[in-house]
Amino acid sequence: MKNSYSMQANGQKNSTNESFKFVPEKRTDVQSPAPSNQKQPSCCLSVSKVSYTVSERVGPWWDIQSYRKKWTRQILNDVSFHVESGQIMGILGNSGSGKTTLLDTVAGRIGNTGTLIGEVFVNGRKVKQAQFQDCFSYVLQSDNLLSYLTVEETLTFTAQLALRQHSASAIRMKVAAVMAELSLSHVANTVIGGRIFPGISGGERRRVSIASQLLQDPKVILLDEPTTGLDSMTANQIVVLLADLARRDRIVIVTIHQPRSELFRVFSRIAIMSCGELVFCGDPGEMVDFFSSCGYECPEYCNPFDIYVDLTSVDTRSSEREAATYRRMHDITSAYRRSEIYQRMTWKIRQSCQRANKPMIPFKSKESPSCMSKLGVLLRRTVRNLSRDRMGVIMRLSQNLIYGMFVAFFVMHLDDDITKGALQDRIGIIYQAMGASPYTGMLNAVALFPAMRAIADQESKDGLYQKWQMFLAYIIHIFPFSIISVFIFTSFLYWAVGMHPDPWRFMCFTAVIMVPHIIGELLTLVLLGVVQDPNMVNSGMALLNIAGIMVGSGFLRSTQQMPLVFQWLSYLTFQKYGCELLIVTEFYGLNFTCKPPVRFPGGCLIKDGNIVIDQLYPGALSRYTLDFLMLYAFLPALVLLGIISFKIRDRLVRR
Ligand SMILES: Nc1ncnc2c1ncn2[C@@H]1O[C@H](COP(=O)(O)OP(=O)(O)OP(=O)(O)O)[C@@H](O)[C@H]1O
Repeated sequence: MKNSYSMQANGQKNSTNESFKFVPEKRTDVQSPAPSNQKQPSCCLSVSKVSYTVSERVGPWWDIQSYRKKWTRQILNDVSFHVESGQIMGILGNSGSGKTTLLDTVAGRIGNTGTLIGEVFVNGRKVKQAQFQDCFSYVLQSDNLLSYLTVEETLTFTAQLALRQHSASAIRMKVAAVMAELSLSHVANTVIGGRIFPGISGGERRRVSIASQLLQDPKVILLDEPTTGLDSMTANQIVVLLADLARRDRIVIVTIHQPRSELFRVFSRIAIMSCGELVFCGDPGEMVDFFSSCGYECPEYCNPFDIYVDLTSVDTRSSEREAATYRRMHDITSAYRRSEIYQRMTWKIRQSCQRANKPMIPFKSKESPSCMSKLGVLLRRTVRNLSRDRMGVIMRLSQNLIYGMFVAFFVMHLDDDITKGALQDRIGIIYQAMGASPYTGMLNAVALFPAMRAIADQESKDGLYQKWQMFLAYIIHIFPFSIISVFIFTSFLYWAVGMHPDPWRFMCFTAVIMVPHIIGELLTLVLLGVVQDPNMVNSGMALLNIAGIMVGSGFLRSTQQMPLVFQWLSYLTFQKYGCELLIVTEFYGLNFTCKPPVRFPGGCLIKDGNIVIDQLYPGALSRYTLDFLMLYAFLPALVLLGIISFKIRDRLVRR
């Protein structure tokens, strides 16, 4: 009978000391090729001969010679393994060894930048591209959770997005059961928390991310470094919890850095990766036997995980070390390929694929609600989360007002006397109101949306909804904020500086200013769909707005004096319609006074606002309704553009 290994605290039984000696004990669960009548596992996952290569530029872009050349890089090389339900497999390896890429490959999340060969089978059936999403649950390295929701709310919203046919009480029970399974019940009503306010702990956040995946009862759960950033005790608890989940008839695969030696007993299978190759994959006892047979005993008091990962890593600090460590890694890999462990694994893959009565692929529970119901859930979730951000709400409602106070303080009171700036001050206010409103919208979007976008990226990969649906929910939620915020701003500015004292004109002024503010936010969202970096979006938006106000307003240079191409371009700017509308709203029927001394000859010729309208925007009076329609047409056009942008994002974002 073969030996297996257990850890025994050296010299002091039951000690929690980290130093362990690996001692042989009688094995009872030796895994040998199963006879055909042996009970089959309810689910098995086989990865067969997976290789992934990418084509990369040799040098950086500023070195044009080498940038033109490309080389092919092998990220994964002929990786195969087999795991069965009830097992938890830990993928170990030094940084850059290909752990995450392997996990992405198994989950069908690998991008199309490289060439992927090999196959993934579940229950001996090849998983097709469209099936990956419905078969595997994937927990990313970073937790993408909404900070102001409680744990229970987070899970309830996820359940509502995933499980349509469940009644509200069934969803409540499901959430309660998952919270109990992951020991989260005691923090059910605690908020997740964020960088600037406390919430649940890091380990609890990890468990909420795992719980979100469990709601759909997946048979296979993949986790990318679930213990990163956690203290070692919490990290251990997470792995033990994952092992418990695996024991309940699931397959759990987890990439992990530096597991503690206590976890030796917890993993059912251990895979060690180096330079994209699987150097070893087997159960922990086999691992110690295998490395011993290669001449590498695990020294006493040492963590076998550390020892074996070090042994198989390539040290690139010098070319001599690199050659020597690469040779060692290659020798160990060759020995593994020749070993009985490898033969048994390939036999199991063949056997599961050749079974006559293959079980079906176990898909996650997925009863997606209709598009409208998903929108409803996403909208409720977005509103609940953002409306709890007290400072955020105050800032969103008051930022326009604060900027309006600056303008009002600067202008003080509008005069009707042309010699005292009656014309210039009014145009200045209109220019400011049109030019600055998009910026406040932009600031909101850049501050709030990237976090929602990260969640949408992940949840759309999980198949809960599509990215554009989150975009749509987000923009629906901004309307009340924008309307109230702009109304507060115009109510103050309009009456404080003494613009045309007609309530109807005030309403028109407000209705016009509303649009650039919303457009600023919408356009930023459109750009955030295709540009990952919010800083670049900020700069792009600022430039677009400056260009728009220059070409469209006619304030910097009279539209009639501009080259024809700019005159045509001005029709594409919302600033043209907005400024035209504001000029008419303010100046129509306005009579100026003119008291000497007059600062420039002919200064008193401008007697009323109609002359201003004729000079700046000939025919604008007759276009008033049309301008309103054109201005408001930008909103649905941008919503459409946003949907397209987030559909493009589906192709851009792969992980
Ligand atoms: N699409 C790609 N194009 C170019 N290189 C890639 C691509 N995907 C992965 N790589 C490279 O492959 C190597 C393996 O990456 P991977 O993220 O899988 O490593 P890892 O073992 O998970 O590392 P870590 O533990 O640091 O997260 C890295 O050097 C990475 O830069």
